[in-house]
Amino acid sequence: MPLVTSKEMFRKAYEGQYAVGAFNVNNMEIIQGIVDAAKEEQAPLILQVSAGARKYAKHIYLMKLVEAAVEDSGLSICLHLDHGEDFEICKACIDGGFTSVMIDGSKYPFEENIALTKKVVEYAHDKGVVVEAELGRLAGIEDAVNVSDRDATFTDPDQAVEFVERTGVDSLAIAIGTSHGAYKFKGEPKLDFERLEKISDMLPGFPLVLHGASTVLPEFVEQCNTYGGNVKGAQGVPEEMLLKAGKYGVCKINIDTDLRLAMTASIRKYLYENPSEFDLRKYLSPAREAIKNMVKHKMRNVLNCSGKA
Ligand SMILES: O=C(CO)COP(=O)(O)O
Ligand SMILES: O=C[C@H](O)COP(=O)(O)O
Ligand SMILES: [Zn+2]
Ligand SMILES: [Zn+2]
Repeated sequence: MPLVTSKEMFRKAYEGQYAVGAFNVNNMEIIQGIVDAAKEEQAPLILQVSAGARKYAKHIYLMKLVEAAVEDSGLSICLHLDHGEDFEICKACIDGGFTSVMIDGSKYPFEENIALTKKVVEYAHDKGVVVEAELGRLAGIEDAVNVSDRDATFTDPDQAVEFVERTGVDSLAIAIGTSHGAYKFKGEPKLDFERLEKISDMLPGFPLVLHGASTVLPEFVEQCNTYGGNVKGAQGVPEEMLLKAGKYGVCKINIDTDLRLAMTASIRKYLYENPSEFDLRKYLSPAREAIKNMVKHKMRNVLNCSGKA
């Protein structure tokens, strides 16, 4: 089984009204935990690499680890560049064996975002690689509660249609109130589902992507805080909101923070309870297991993609 693009995964997800999980990977234990979960759940899988992960672990190491995961699991896996910030990094990943890239031109004015995205799409499609772009900027904690700022940062539905038509992009990340990291909402969690429904109605059959979609599981936050950490006031996107998003054309849901929290909580607990231990395999094994169990839970109960591999 080779690496695959997300094309077929998204087609099936759109039809079945569920979402494929896109999990950020940085090292071997994270990859193994996620892939073991996908194998047990027989779920479709996207592994994504940020520029920071690529710098931390190196392209070649991540590439070989993911190739090993494909061979070891027998799963079809899509390898995706997360938040590519320029043409060069997208090109490097396309040339270096990734099957999907994101060009994140969301910080540029509309026309510049279109031009940059189009350039990446032309290069990628020529090599059989698919492209995700971003329109609208993810709200930070301030933006989500500041209604007057809302339209400035959230994705405009008319622009989304024009953007997709003019760039030929394969999927689009939209801003409807989610944000990156562990502190997504100050008060009641709220996403702009009206906007999502409108975008989805205006782009029938087209896969949308939700970034900043970790649920920030309270058990891991509590575990971090109990064993010497300081992760106070963390709050994520409620599970039922993500399930609902899957019914409105959201085919890809990005998860990084939940992996970090699961792994950190597990390591903190182990080292706290075993202060004289320094064999890293002793604390990385339960950390990998924590990731696996968390990802299985997501696939079953949040993404609804178990059994859809
Ligand atoms: O969107 C993400 C990666 O692109 C991850 O979002 P979280 O911080 O909510 O996990
Ligand atoms: O969207 C951001 C992801 O969580 C990746 O984060 P990172 O750039 O720290 O690797
Ligand atoms: Zn972005
Ligand atoms: Zn993101």
